[in-house]
Amino acid sequence: MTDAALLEVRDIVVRFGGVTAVGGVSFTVEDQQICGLIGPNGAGKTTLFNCISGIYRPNEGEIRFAGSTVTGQPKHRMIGLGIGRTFQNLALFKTLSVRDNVLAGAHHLGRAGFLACGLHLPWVGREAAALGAEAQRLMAMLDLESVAEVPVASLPFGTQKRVEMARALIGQPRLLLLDEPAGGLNHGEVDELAGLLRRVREEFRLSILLVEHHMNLVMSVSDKVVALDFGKKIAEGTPFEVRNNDDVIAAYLGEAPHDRAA
Ligand SMILES: Nc1ncnc2c1ncn2[C@@H]1O[C@H](COP(=O)(O)OP(=O)(O)OP(=O)(O)O)[C@@H](O)[C@H]1O
Repeated sequence: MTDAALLEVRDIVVRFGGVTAVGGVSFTVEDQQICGLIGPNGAGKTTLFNCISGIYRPNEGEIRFAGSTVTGQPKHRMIGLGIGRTFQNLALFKTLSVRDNVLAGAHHLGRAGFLACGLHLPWVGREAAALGAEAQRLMAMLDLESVAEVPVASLPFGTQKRVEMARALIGQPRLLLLDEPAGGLNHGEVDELAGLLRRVREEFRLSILLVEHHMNLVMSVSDKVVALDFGKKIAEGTPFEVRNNDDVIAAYLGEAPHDRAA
């Protein structure tokens, strides 16, 4: 193990035609750290997230994960390397049950291909049993056991978000990217989410990079916060430092982000 951070984002630039969505951003996420990524609408958070999860290839810069360059790798490779994510607007199989959605997150872990399954080889059954047990453990942890066999489409939004998190976790990520996990949740659910994120970090010994507008949540769970505005990093530090940074305050003055003052 070297001293290098788990995730290193170096001088990333992303342009869409004439728009520079991300204009040379660098930061790191350490092993088992929770890092919040904040900024007003259009600051470049989602674009940066999409580069780290392999959806976009940056025009310039480098992304290093666990000591290796992963810039521009497709998203299935990123998942295989240990970068899991959830989406702002959910990306679940709506007609499938909670259990099947969670298991779908493990497809890259199994060794069993079509032939091995067809031949009913013994290790195929052992592998399926182990994944089934892990899905059960995750559903228990995320309070999903009572809806395990229910199609996700019929569940409340907050519950579907927990299904997405379980699906990401079964893939055994070392870094979990969460895109606005508090979006659409009520106050009670946001409080529970804060506790859940800490438990997930402890239990799975992973790092979390969190894009979030809900300032109370970001400031209460993050070890470190990175603030963007107009595609540039304007602050990086502890939640206290970033919350009191003049550039961050100025960037937010034009907006009214929820609960900022709290
Ligand atoms: N596919 C795209 N094509 C053209 N411009 C884009 C595209 N995606 C993002 N942009 C632009 O890039 C800039 C950064 O957008 P981005 O969605 O990354 O910001 P954000 O911080 O995630 O905003 P929000 O908080 O509203 O989700 C914005 O000016 C946006 O209009």
